[in-house]
Amino acid sequence: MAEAPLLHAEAVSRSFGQNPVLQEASLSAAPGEVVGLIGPNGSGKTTLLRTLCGALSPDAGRVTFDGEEIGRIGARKLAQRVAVVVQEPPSELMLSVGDIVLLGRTPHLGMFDRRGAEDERLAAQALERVGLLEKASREFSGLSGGEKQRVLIARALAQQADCLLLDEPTNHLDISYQHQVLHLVRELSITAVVVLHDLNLAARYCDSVVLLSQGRVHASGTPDEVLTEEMIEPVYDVSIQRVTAEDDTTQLLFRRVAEAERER
Ligand SMILES: Nc1ncnc2c1ncn2[C@@H]1O[C@H](COP(=O)(O)OP(=O)(O)OP(=O)(O)O)[C@@H](O)[C@H]1O
Repeated sequence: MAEAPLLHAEAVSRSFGQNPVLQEASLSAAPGEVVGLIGPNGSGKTTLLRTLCGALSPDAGRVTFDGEEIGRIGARKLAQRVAVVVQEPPSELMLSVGDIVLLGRTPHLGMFDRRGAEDERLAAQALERVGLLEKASREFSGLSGGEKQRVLIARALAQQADCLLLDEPTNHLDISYQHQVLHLVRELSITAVVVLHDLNLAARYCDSVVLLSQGRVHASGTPDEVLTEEMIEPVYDVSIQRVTAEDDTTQLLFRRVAEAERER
């Protein structure tokens, strides 16, 4: 029998005004599974991610975490188990990098608890994992976009949740850090849903992929099943060619459909 999902969205629909942004979208993440959420701009990826973390209620359908309806789980308990890294880092915060990461420990503290040595150790360890320990005392707002992104990932790591929801975590990162961050997510052996635009990163680091198109799930399955010409071409209007690299990983090459057709 298949393992029960830790996080499960079942036929979730959500509209904004007259705009049906999600239509009966389903997604499951088993414990330890890394799920890539892909799709063109405006296809509903962030909206689905927001329903997965309980920030947005669906109009229809349901989201459960560990079998429990997400809206019924208290905010603190949910924050102990689910960490979210969103696209736009807060820029106006006057806090140091170390303080931002320590905020990840908040869900684990009682109302009158002060942060202790163990919290400091976990925050330092998280910063070390993203390569920014030496910047712990720097002001967060003075960092580059990529560094901010890594600090927010460190905060999520310090949170020690068992599920990570990441909205374009590789946005702003150079190629080396794109791979480093996704490698890290894999290494953590944690359940994760990751919004990605780079289909090659999805192919390389995700166990399964959900492809959204105009708010509906166009395809879901392993990267090999979903990242095919048949699935990708109608959704992105590109032609893809799959090649196997020297290290045996699948690489996708893209061309606009019009260009591909001219050469046929
Ligand atoms: N709070 C909101 N109010 C009104 N419309 C919204 C809201 N949030 C999202 N939308 C609309 O829903 C659609 C899907 O947006 P969403 O951000 O989920 O897409 P996405 O796939 O994450 O896009 P991108 O790849 O560009 O980040 C868009 O048309 C967007 O304008």
